[in-house]
Amino acid sequence: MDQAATSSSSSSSSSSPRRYTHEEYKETADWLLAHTEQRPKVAIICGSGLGSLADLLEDKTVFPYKDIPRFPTSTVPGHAGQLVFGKLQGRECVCMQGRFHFYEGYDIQTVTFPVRVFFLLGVETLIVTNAAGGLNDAYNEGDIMLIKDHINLPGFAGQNPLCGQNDERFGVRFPCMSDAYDRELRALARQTAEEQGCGGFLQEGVYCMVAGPSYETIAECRLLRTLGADTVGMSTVPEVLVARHCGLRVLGLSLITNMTVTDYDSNQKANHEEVLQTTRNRTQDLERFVSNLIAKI
Ligand SMILES: O=P(O)(O)O[C@H]1O[C@H](CO)[C@@H](O)[C@H]1O
Ligand SMILES: Nc1nc2[nH]cnc2c(=O)[nH]1
Repeated sequence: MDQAATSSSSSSSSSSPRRYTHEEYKETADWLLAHTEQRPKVAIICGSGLGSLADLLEDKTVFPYKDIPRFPTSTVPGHAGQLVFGKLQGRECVCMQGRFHFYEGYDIQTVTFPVRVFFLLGVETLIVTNAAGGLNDAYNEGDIMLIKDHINLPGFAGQNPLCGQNDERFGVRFPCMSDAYDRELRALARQTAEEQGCGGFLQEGVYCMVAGPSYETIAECRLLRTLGADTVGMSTVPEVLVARHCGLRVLGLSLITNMTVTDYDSNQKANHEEVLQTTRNRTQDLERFVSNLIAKI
């Protein structure tokens, strides 16, 4: 294989935006493996206000991000900033209590850094959760949406974490994304939601990523709806791209924390406090749903 396709050198140039080498991801993974005996097969990324999922883990080992070599830090309210290893329903899991967003000023490779570390830890399944605005008017605040597909708007503008030199040790140059959100896992999630009394507020649809941090204008919400999006948020898609590139199975969940404003006569205004309040209202349902789902994966 030629050097351009597989380079592990740490040098980078303006035409090569990949920030981390395979060795750098591996150093972080090896550091974690040396500091915990847990060998998780499932990783969970907690969205805004959804970090309490990590509190459910038993036999926990907790690493503040600032202590992990090369890990970025969380700057957003509702994202605690620690990596938690432990058991959920007897299954070993690793949980990001706080994610990284492009709008925090991180480049898109930094946003997704933990996902390749998870891959090198031996993780096989990634569960991504997020708080999102509802665009589909059949949805209600508090609904949980299984993500069946996404629209990568920053990607349309060149912000894709897979840009730059491709390292075949992670995956192929041109990864398929038509099967990004695992069909079997979605079926399992639907069944679990019914069993756990969450079926009445379960939706399935398309998540659109915008860069943020400003919320959408009315015209933008109308546009996104026309594009086929059911929810909108500022995360998740880069993580999913990197996870699928290296062959992880992905399940995505959006909690509809607010309905977006599409009417010029409305007095509603999107705000992060409302987002966090809705997550608090749904915490118990979500925890029950996700932990019972993990037991079946
Ligand atoms: O996607 P998560 O991290 O859940 O957070 C969502 O909520 C925040 C805005 O309220 C944004 O960060 C948006 O992406
Ligand atoms: N972009 C965006 N992100 C969100 N996260 C939670 N709610 C929203 C929203 O309405 N818009």
